[in-house]
Amino acid sequence: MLATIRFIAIVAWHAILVTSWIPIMQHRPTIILCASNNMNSEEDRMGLNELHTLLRDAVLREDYMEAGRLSDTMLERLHGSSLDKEERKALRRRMSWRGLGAAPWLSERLDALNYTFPTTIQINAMEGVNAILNSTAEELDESSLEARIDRNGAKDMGIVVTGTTGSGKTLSYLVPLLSTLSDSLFTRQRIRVGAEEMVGDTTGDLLDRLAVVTSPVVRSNSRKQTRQKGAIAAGASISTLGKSGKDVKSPLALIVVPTRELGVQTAMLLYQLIGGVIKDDPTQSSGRANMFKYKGPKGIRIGCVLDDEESSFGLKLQTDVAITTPKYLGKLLEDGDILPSKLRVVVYDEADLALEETDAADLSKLFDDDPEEREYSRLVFLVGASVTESLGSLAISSRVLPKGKSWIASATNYRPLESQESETLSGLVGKQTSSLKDLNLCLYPGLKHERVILKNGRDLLVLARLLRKALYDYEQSVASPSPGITLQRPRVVVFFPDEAQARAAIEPLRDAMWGDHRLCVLLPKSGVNPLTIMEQFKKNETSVMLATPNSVRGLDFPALTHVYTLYLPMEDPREYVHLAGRVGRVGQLGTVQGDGGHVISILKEEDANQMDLLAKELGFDFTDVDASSVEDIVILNAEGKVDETMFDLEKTRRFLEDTLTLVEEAEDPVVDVDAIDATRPQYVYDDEEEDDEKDE
Ligand SMILES: Nc1ncnc2c1ncn2[C@@H]1O[C@H](COP(=O)(O)OP(=O)(O)OP(=O)(O)O)[C@@H](O)[C@H]1O
Repeated sequence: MLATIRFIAIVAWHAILVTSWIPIMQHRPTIILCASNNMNSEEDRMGLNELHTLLRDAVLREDYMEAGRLSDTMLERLHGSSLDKEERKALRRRMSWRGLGAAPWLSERLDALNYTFPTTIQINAMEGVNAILNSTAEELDESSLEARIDRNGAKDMGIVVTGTTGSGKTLSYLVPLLSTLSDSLFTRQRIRVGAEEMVGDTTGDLLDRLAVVTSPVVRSNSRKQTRQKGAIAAGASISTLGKSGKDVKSPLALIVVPTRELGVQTAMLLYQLIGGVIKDDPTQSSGRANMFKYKGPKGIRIGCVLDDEESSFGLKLQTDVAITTPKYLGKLLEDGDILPSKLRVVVYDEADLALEETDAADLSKLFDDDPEEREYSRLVFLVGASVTESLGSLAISSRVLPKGKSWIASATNYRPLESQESETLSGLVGKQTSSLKDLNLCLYPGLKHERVILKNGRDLLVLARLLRKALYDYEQSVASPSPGITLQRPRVVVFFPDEAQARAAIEPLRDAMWGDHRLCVLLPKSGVNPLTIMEQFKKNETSVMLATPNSVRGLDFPALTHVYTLYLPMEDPREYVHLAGRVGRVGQLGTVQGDGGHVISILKEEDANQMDLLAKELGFDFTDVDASSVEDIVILNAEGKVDETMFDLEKTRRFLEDTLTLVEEAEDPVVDVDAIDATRPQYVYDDEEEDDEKDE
């Protein structure tokens, strides 16, 4: 019943969006107008990620008036406020998946997964494709994307998606990818499905393979999934079938990502879009994702080749979408697992890095063919926060993107892309193609950058104190809430310069945090099961993750509040954009209702000026946090006075424990433990064990 009510409410909401918006806005109750007036100045300062988070949240609360108001704010951010009624109506339609031309089954699925409204970068990426195809609003309603591509006869199309971290770039290519292939995927399903069981086998295929490297929970769900009986969808009509529909062997789409972890994350999202359900634990109900019957093509096969073992097996026969890293691409091409001439969508995610890492010969095989000899049209996406216009232009002259049919989409607009002269295909390889001038556009504006310069302390000691201080602030905010600010319990990623240092830090930090935080360390190169570690952190089974440069790109962690880094990537400043961008993402509510996404660099005195250089190069402001405020035993309150509540036995004991545990690690401790001990308030310990230790 509840499900039905919710469904009706959402349908009604779409109807409001499309038809009768203006009158409703004019007759909005006064109380809402007051609320929105209060919020306006705050909202004016908000970035688009935060606005979209508020919108998503209003939809989840079923507060459709507020959702409408926020949607209106976003419309004005994108198109200005001088639009007339008709223009607004038309543009509002284009702020929905369906209105943008996404496949109808996919629009429903996105709604069921709580991606009800596209983010602005997703709108602009879809609009880029529509612009290349010259599609009218009527065509968008009436024809599938695949049919529009066939009709247009465009052999090749290219979209560069560039925008701030966490703005939703993954769906900005997955939605057009599935919409482009939708008709063919239905055809493949019909050809393949001789028995219902086979549908099950194919949905389980991805997770059976991932189960080798990911958590047992996901594995058990996959088995459940494979036993599901799914009716065979009968959607696409024969007349709209793409030419490649009958060939079920070769992948239709290829996604290249720089790391295995990002590949798995992408595969999981894709898997959910095509009807898969991933539950946090086997007893949990899958909620709305199962509430609406999945109507898309069934049995779509996602093939991941992301590590040596998977590469030795190659792709299973009849993969529809292949996901790999530059390292394994060559073998897939050589073995004929991927036939470039059959690929209809090619995506390079984190393209600036992934292109750099791709062998020139592999790039040639993928892109250096004659489009006229290809049977199908091809849509190429280059995606990433540090993918720039100049990289896009270079890609045109290198024939990765087609000249005259390539557009660039960002969170604020979409426009045609010009080419740069006299470059060859190999011009893309091994180059840092992002100019720093372009990069500050991609650094998310809603972040708070801070620097702590180490004076006396070791970095781990200061880190532990900062972690504890953030927890203390959170506890204070729960005890005496301030209006308008709801702090979220800290969830943190800490970046170390390499795996050895991250590995060495886990034990002392774990001991030092005394159970206040559950810690984990993500070591993609030398760790035992990094994907399980990542899954557990995503599910909030751990709350502090120690990570390395390998994980700065693309990984999406819910409800993250702080990023700490113990190094700055001076040799490649674009990595700071990614590192910082793990916070301030769409969906991270703490960023909106809390006090923002914090990025804190903990630096030795001799490295402190690196932050000035980086800030200048990337164009951001930062504040200095006084190291002594966290290194000292005394904690000051907001008025700068000694916080008496910190002087209790338990806390003092922790302070000393931290110091001992964390300084022991260092070869040459610079923290004078005796001096700290001397400043300790005089308490009488009744802990016999400690007295005994002292006596010894
Ligand atoms: N339309 C949407 N509605 C609600 N949430 C969304 C939507 N699109 C994306 N998100 C959420 O936004 C977050 C960021 O998305 P995503 O990881 O695709 O960002 P990104 O731009 O690729 O970031 P990065 O540059 O770091 O790779 C994810 O948690 C995702 O679930």
